Amino acid sequence: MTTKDSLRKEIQNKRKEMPKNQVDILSKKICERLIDSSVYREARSVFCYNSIRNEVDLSFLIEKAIADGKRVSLPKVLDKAGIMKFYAIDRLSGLKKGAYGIFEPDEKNEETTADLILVPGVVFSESGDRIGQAGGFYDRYLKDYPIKSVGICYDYQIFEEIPTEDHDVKMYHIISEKRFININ
Ligand SMILES: Nc1nc2c(c(=O)[nH]1)N(C=O)[C@@H](CNc1ccc(C(=O)N[C@@H](CCC(=O)O)C(=O)O)cc1)CN2
Ligand SMILES: Nc1ncnc2c1ncn2[C@@H]1O[C@H](COP(=O)(O)OP(=O)(O)OP(=O)(O)O)[C@@H](O)[C@H]1O
Repeated sequence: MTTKDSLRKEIQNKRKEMPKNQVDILSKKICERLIDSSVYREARSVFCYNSIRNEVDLSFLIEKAIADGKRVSLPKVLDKAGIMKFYAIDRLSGLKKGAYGIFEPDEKNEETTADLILVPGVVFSESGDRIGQAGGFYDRYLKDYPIKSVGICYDYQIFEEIPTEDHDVKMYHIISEKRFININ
């Protein structure tokens, strides 16, 4: 195993062990901090994600963004080889279970563009690096479509430095329940 793989495994395991009420409390805090930020206020169309397995749950922010009249979209995996696209939603209900057991929008929904993307991840660094679920989905997507990104995580997922590869795409910001990091 590479150091990247073992760090990913270690933090995935730590996240698996979080009690549900801690996930809920910290997720709400992170959503509220984001909603208070100029990054959120200035965005008109936001790419979000629908959380799985103790990832930071964005439901609170998604509901608020829809109520605020922002366009909200979620990813749908089109090919497990690392291809996803984003489709607009107007509510969180009515999604369908897709690849990896994630509830996703229908491909018939409008395929969208955005000015902000909220990116899930397993490990982040203070300089904007990110380790995800090992599918290369976000790296591939952001390479072709570079927009303002916020890495979303619990504070224990942020390290000073992490191993990277050439194809890894850096975040513009990283947010946790404790920190809002702006990467230059
Ligand atoms: N909530 C959420 N949605 C997302 C992502 C994500 O990280 N989180 N993605 C970010 O890329 C894309 C989906 N990529 C994913 C890739 C692997 C696994 C995963 O659970 N892998 C298992 C192995 C399961 C299997 O091979 O069938 C694992 O790591 O244990 C999940 C999502 C798009 N949607
Ligand atoms: N832009 C790219 N073009 C081709 N292959 C890529 C690209 N980005 C990543 N990959 C490949 O995808 C695989 C997974 O990459 P990596 O471990 O960086 O994923 P990750 O960032 O953890 O995953 P994700 O973005 O899905 O959460 C690797 O085999 C990598 O070579």
